[in-house]
Amino acid sequence: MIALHGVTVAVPALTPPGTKTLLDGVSIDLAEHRIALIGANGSGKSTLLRLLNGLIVPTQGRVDVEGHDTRRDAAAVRRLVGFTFTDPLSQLVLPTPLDDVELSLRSRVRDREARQAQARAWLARYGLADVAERSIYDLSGGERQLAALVSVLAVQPSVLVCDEPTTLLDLRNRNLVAQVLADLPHQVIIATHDLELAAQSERVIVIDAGRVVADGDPETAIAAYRALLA
Ligand SMILES: Nc1ncnc2c1ncn2[C@@H]1O[C@H](COP(=O)(O)OP(=O)(O)OP(=O)(O)O)[C@@H](O)[C@H]1O
Repeated sequence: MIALHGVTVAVPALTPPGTKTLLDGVSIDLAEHRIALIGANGSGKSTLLRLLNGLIVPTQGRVDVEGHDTRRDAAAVRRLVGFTFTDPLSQLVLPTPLDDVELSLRSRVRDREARQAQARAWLARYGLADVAERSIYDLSGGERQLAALVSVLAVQPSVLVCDEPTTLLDLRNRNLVAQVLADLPHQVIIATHDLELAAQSERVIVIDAGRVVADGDPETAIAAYRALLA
């Protein structure tokens, strides 16, 4: 389980009081299998997600991932929590999906041939066998999003954190990625503006100005969010 204990994230600011608070004293346990964070632009969703795999650490408070403090035990946390960015091109750093998935497998599979075979198998499992060796720039948005997801899944994390996984996709690719996420055995925590996607979660958390302002079943939390924006 992931637990945030009194987490504040503040950054330096040029204007008084000299700091900007991005998250403000957030304490929550994230235990459910499917959790969505929703909230207006700039409310703090991505900041909260980045805390979960130690990409950033709290200014105050603590984040524990299965008992590992993200500040003290970053390597263990990164193995447990996979992270995908909104734009898969910030994540796919090598020329082809095959290269990227192989890179993910490098520490786990020493033999190059075995590694390549496993990378192909991972890509095939998500319908990407035919594009394994295509330039990532020649993939569709959906294929790119899936390739980025597969390169994270190949590390075999127990939790998958996705920052706006469907935002850049057309409806068909959005549905494809939503279905892949729904079928994963992992705990999946997403931030999204896609309220239909959020509604498929067990729990929806509404963030506003760095605080949790609603938290519960999708119907109630989404209604609270609509009221907030009205
Ligand atoms: N490193 C940083 N330095 C200064 N300000 C930052 C930093 N990171 C985020 N912010 C600011 O913190 C606020 C919250 O950002 P965050 O990306 O967490 O919001 P969000 O809810 O994910 O927004 P969106 O829906 O637009 O993606 C924004 O005002 C953003 O500009």
